[in-house]
Amino acid sequence: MVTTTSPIKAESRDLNFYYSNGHKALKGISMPLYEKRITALIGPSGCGKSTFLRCFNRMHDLYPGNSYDGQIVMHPDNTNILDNGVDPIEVRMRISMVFQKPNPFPKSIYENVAYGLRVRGERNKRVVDDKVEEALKGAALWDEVKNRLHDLAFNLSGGQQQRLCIARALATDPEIMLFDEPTSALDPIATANIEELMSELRNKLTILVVTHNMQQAARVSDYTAYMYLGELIEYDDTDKIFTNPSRKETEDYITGKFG
Ligand SMILES: Nc1ncnc2c1ncn2[C@@H]1O[C@H](COP(=O)(O)OP(=O)(O)OP(=O)(O)O)[C@@H](O)[C@H]1O
Repeated sequence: MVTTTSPIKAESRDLNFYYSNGHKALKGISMPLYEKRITALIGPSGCGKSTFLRCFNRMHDLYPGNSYDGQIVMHPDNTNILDNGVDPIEVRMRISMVFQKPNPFPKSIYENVAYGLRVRGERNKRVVDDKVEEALKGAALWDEVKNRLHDLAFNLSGGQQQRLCIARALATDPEIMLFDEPTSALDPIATANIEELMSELRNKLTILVVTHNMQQAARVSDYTAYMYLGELIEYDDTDKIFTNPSRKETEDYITGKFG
């Protein structure tokens, strides 16, 4: 049982997921994401971490034949975001994603951040300028790029590109941000910057992060979920998972005896 005073922002309820080839990659996962908290997903390669993360912004809908059953309910509005009547584009505005490798668009720094606002139909230059500045500040990148906003995004370093992708994700004011191994392509300094940024973002939004790095999960997250073969084996306070897990499987994984 976790210790929290935070309300639930979203929760999966008995979530199953099947890839188009029939593979059942998630088996009955029920798990909360507490508001303004960081939840880490850990587990050996192939256990379903990325599959679970991608359910939250309906990424799987981009490939025909994938199917879900169960629910992911957002609060406080109680919307099941997997419902057929819910537009995936709207879901992606509320729940944005940052990928393993920085993936800026082949556009300027400014246009990368403005992208989601343009998709939303925002035409007012002043509004877009302000939002771009706010998002770049939120991603701790503004000071480094404010004099080169119209340079190509590819001219930034890897760590800067990842912060640009975070700024792009922030520009539409998401309620939840999903991070899929966000530092695995970065050096230790850029990694520390991203971890610090995640801790700051936690003041205003809810975060779900997949990581292979156990120290990272222990450093940045409030809650940790251990998955294995598509199942949620254990979910608890991060401190509890790393010091006194309830399940032997979790202990074997975090002590490196397995996986
Ligand atoms: N497009 C796909 N079609 C069919 N099976 C898939 C597909 N993508 C992933 N899988 C399978 O689903 C399972 C879960 O994969 P997933 O990528 O979610 O694991 P993961 O825990 O994120 O692994 P890793 O840590 O290596 O990234 C694996 O058995 C994988 O082979």
